[in-house]
Order: sequence, then structure tokens, then C-alpha cells
Amino acid sequence: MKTPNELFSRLKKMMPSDVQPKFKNGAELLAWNQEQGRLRSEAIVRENRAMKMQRIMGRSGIRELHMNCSFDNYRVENDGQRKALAMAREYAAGFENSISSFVFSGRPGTGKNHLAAAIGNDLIIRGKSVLIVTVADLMSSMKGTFSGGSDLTEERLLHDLSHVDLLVIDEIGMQSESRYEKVIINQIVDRRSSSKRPTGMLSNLDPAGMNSLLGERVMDRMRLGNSLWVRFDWESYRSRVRGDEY
Ligand SMILES: Nc1ncnc2c1ncn2[C@@H]1O[C@H](COP(=O)(O)OP(=O)(O)OP(=O)(O)O)[C@@H](O)[C@H]1O
Repeated sequence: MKTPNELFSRLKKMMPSDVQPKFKNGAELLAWNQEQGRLRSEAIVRENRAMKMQRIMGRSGIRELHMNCSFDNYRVENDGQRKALAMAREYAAGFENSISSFVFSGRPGTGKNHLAAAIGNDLIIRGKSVLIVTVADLMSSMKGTFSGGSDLTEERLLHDLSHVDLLVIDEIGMQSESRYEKVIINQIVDRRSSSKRPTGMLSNLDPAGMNSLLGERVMDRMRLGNSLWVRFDWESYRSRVRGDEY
């Protein structure tokens, strides 16, 4: 087998004189090669993660509408927004090894999804797996596992949902208060908190409403660690969305 130096000399002879290689000697060639290997394996991990999201929900982890939401394009026009933005940024920055969940509750159109997606997009760039899903989508995926044609079992889906680094459950309180929904959300939050994985919840209900809908047991688990509870109680931003801003 050739040493990196021998390989480099050979490559140099073959290279046209006007081509500048990314390395100047055998050691640099070896380092470059190792770096390429690292980049490739990172890309494979990312692809696998994306494929896993595709398998869980049939789409990528963050819906297209929110893929470009970031902390930087969240506009601040009042103290509530300023505080919510700062806390969301802080949450994302301290995510590593944290068990803390978050609850964004309040009025429609105030940016709960925007800031949850900003956290998610920030984490995805840092190599984490993130899934933002509505209760309705969650339930239809769960019910889909009952059909004979599905090769995904209820247990497998619950396992996958419990193992993404951050799972955000949206539209809590929009559902029909069915017992099955309550049981599933209970199981997911329970499994995630026991394996030290945080969950995000977005809702138009206030914390007391969430408590009576989902039960004290679930909401108590949402308080593990230094959890983040933010009230979004300002005017909706929706009438100002043009659709081309980000
Ligand atoms: N402060 C803001 N700056 C920029 N865009 C914003 C801001 N607040 C909300 N938006 C935008 O307004 C739209 C609605 O916001 P979002 O979906 O986050 O609301 P929400 O609080 O989750 O509403 P709902 O409770 O109805 O689901 C989105 O396109 C979002 O990007």
C-alpha cells in the first residue's frame, strides 16, 4: 500500500501544472481525505435523519410554510415579542443535554409556530432531529398504523416519535378531546421525558385549559428541568403576512 507521501507525489505528476491542489504534501492529503470522510458521514447521518422523518410523517420535520422562519426574521414591536424571542433564542442555545420542554400558549397568529420553527431550524443546522406536528396529523398517523396495508406498527411509530431530539406538538386544544388522543399524547410525553427528551407544545389554550384537557400528569412532565412557558398575548401578525418575506 502506498503512503500518503508516495500517493501525493504520484498525483502531483499526473496533475496539469495550472491546477492548484487543496493539499501540498502527504500529511495534508491525509487530513483532507479524513475531512472528506467526516463530511460524507455527516451527510449520511443527515440523510438518514431526513428519511426517518419522511417515514414518521411522510414529510420533512418542519412544514414548508415554516422552513424559513428564524429568530432574525421574527419582528419585535412590543415587550412580549421581545421577551418571547429572547427566551426562544436562549432555549435553542441551551438545548444540548437539556431535558427542558417548552409551552407556547396564547392568541392565534402571534408567532408560536414561527418561534418553534426558529428553534427547530436552529437545531437542525446543529445536526439535531426535529419534528413539528399537529395533533390531527399525529392522530391520523397513529390511526394509519391500524390499517392492514401499513407496515408501520403503532408501537414503532410511538418509538420513533419518542426518539426525535425535539418533538413539537401543535394545535393542542383544537381536537375533539377524545380519550385516544389524550392517551397517545400522554404516552409520547411520558416516554420522551423518561428518556430525557424535551417536547414542545403550542396551544391557544391557557395553561389551566391545557391542564384540564391533557391532565395534570402530562403537564407536570412538561415542567421538568428549567422548562419554558411563554404566553403570546398580543395582536395577530397574520394580516401582515404577504407570503414573500422569507
Ligand atoms: N413577530 C413576527 N414577525 C414576523 N412574522 C411573524 C411574527 N409573528 C407571526 N409572524 C408570521 O405570522 C404568521 C402566523 O404566525 P404563526 O403561525 O407563528 O402563529 P401561531 O401563533 O402559531 O398561530 P395559531 O395559534 O393560529 O397556530 C406566520 O407566517 C409567521 O411567520
